[in-house]
Amino acid sequence: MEYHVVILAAGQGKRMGAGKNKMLLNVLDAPVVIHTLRTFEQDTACSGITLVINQAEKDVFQDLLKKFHIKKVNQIVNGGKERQDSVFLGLKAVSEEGIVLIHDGARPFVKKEQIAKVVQAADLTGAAVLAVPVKDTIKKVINNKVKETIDRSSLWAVQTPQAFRLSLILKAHEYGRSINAEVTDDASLIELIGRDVAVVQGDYRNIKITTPEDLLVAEQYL
Ligand SMILES: Nc1ccn([C@@H]2O[C@H](COP(=O)(O)OP(=O)(O)OP(=O)(O)O)[C@@H](O)[C@H]2O)c(=O)n1
Ligand SMILES: C[C@](O)(CO)[C@H](O)COP(=O)(O)O
Repeated sequence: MEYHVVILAAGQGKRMGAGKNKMLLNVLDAPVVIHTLRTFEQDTACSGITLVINQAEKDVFQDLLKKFHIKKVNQIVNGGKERQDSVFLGLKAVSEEGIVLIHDGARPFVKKEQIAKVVQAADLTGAAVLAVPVKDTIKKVINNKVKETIDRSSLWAVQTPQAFRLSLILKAHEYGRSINAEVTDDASLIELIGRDVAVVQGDYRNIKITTPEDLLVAEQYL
């Protein structure tokens, strides 16, 4: 099943504390964003890539695409203040109806087998996410004191790519903007419009590179 992917790379990487966009940090032979792009470049089911970046880093990203022979990026879009804004701007630039994936550039470890599963689920239901059951005990903490222990039997840690029918996710984003909803993932907007989101078991190694410790495992996971 063919799909288009919107890859998000317009953040600042503040929690990484590297003083630069973590997308541009090198892991093994290439920057983080190139490892992510390579997966989709090499996936024959991927029909094209919309890359969302900081306008100020356009030349840097264009040089990287050339250096690493990434040919499937058919448009580069300037992102927004928040991740949600960047996603909306990326989605608005996607022309062909069908299955669209929204993927964090900071998740370079996703494998094409996982991608195929979430695409198939979205083709059936309209919206699907990769996720893994949480392994830790989760507690609600306020002022450094435990308020509540959450029953973890139904808690899952949600990842990306998240997969949607384009018309559905665009409608959900537009609704979210109309009520000033602030969400940290795109499936939340589908939930807001009352539609189901299918959950596909992912891989614990599909982590999001967020803080310096995440780089320590990156070489093993690639
Ligand atoms: N305005 C934003 C914010 C984030 N992202 C992207 O969304 C993904 C997930 O966001 P996150 O891990 O939070 O990245 P940053 O926002 O860069 O990290 P931080 O919050 O530590 O600054 C990343 O690939 C990031 O580049 C984006 O495209 N536009
Ligand atoms: C979309 C996401 O990766 C799902 O877990 C996560 O919500 C992104 O959060 P961030 O704070 O924007 O990195």
